[in-house]
Amino acid sequence: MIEATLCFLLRDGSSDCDDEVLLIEKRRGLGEGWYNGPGGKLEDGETPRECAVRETREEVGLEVDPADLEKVGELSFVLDDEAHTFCHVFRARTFAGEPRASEEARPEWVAVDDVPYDQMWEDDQLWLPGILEGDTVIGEFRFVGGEPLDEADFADHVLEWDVTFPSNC
Ligand SMILES: COc1nc(N)nc2c1ncn2[C@H]1C[C@H](O)[C@@H](COP(=O)(O)OP(=O)(O)OP(=O)(O)O)O1
Repeated sequence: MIEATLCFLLRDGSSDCDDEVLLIEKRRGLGEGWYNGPGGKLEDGETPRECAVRETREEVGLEVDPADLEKVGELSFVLDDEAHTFCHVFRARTFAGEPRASEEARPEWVAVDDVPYDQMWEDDQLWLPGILEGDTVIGEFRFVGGEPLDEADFADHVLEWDVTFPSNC
């Protein structure tokens, strides 16, 4: 099973608008061409928090202090009844730098009310709005149809909201 992370960075919107979230347009690999948060697979010996910091730096050039990352979700993606990916989701409002594009990702600040769910993984519309509003979640999402995951069909899901994660995870 793959262990991975997603990191959603938030900032105040311009004028009286809602918050904005930093999304990436993924340029390669799983989910290529879709919007997502910065993130990726854990490397050997790496904690999820360290992975989220590294992937955010590599993909969009922003520095996040691990202590500023709030663990807000754990998502299990199941493909044809087998665990495929376990994803740790983080949220932060404090970071340094200006986003820049990389080989993997094109960053874009998007108002939280304008997140392009029609250009994202089908499951995202079920859990990301809650995360962007400040909630926490554990979810399981089942896909069918074989590899790769991004060509499989979304089947069903279970969600548990308002979860408390240990501060060190
Ligand atoms: C199934 O639904 C998913 N939804 C969302 N929002 N994100 C998902 C889903 N399944 C996987 N992901 C995320 C988890 C990771 O953040 C990325 C995939 O990461 P990738 O395979 O590109 O990992 P990297 O380490 O960045 O890849 P390289 O080996 O190319 O560096 O998608």
